Amino acid sequence: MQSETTPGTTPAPAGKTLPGNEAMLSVRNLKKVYKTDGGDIEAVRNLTFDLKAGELACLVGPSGSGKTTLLKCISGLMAPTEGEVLLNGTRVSGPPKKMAVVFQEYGRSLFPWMRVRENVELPLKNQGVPRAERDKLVDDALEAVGLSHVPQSYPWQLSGGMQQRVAIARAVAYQPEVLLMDEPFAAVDAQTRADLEDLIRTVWRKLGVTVLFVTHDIDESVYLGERVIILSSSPTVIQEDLAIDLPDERDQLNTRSLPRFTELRHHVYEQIQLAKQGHRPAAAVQTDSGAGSATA
Ligand SMILES: Nc1ncnc2c1ncn2[C@@H]1O[C@H](COP(=O)(O)OP(=O)(O)OP(=O)(O)O)[C@@H](O)[C@H]1O
Repeated sequence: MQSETTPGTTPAPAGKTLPGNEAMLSVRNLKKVYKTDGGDIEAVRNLTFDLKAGELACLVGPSGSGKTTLLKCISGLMAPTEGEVLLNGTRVSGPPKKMAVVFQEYGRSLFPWMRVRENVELPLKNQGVPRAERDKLVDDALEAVGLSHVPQSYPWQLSGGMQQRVAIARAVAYQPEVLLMDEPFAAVDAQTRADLEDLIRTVWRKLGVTVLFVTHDIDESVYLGERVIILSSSPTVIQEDLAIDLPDERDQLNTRSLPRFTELRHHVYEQIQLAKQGHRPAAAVQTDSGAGSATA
C-alpha cells in the first residue's frame, strides 16, 4: 500500500494504520533529532504505522535511515523528540514488560560467564517468575530453537548461529507480546541465516507473537514478512508499506522460486534504490516543503 495524499491537505506520509482497538503497537508521528556538538541530526522525521496483534512485519531502508533509532524508541530505550509509541493503547515511556529485543551482536548480548540455560532464564528470574514455571519456559524455549542438547554449555563454546539461537530462546522464554529484532542474522553465514529465518517463522506462528524485524536484506524481508515497511532516506518517512501476498506456508526453495517472490523483491529493491537517490513520497514532499526544510 503506497502512502496517499489528499488534495488540499499536507498529511504526514503514513504506513498502514488501524482503528485504535485493533492496533497492538502504534507508532504515531514519531520524530527523533539527536543533539550533537556538531549540530542537530534529524534521524527520523515523521513515522506513523500500526502493527496488529500477531503480525510479522519487516522494516527495510537505506543505511542510516533510522531503523535502529526507531527500534530504540519503540522499545522505550530512548525517548522520541516528538510523537509517541503506544503498546495496547498505553504510551511507551520506558522498556515495556511485554516486549523483547534481539540485537545483531549476540556475542555482546549473552553473558559469557553464564551457561546457556542461565542466560535464557535470567530475564524470568529478574521478573520473579517462580522456579517451576521458569524451568518449563526455559525447556520449551530451548526446544523451540533446537538447543535442548546444550543447556550446560557456555555461549563461547557455541557457533555464532547457535549463540543467536540462545538469544532468540531468551526472548521466546520471556513470552513477549511484541518481539523486536534488529538485524539479528547479519553476522551469521548464509546457510545458518536461512535456518534462522525459518526458525523465526516457526516460532512466530507457534506463539502468535507480534514481530517487527529490521533487516538490510531485501530477499529476507520478503521471505519473512507479511508486510514490508520501506523507509525513505534520512530525514526518514515511510516510503511504502507493502503487503506481502505470498502463501503463508513458506520454504526456502519453493517460496523463493515463485514468480511473485521475484516481483516483490524487484519492487522492494527499486524502492530502496529510489530512496537512496533521495526520492520521497508525495506526502513527504508536501510535508517537507510545508516545514520549510530541504529534502534528502
Ligand atoms: N547516538 C547518536 N547520536 C547522534 N547521531 C546518531 C546517533 N545514533 C544514530 N545517529 C544518526 O542517526 C541517523 C540514523 O541512524 P540509525 O543507526 O538509526 O540508522 P540505521 O538505519 O539503523 O543505520 P544502519 O542501517 O547503517 O544500521 C544516522 O545519521 C546516524 O548517524
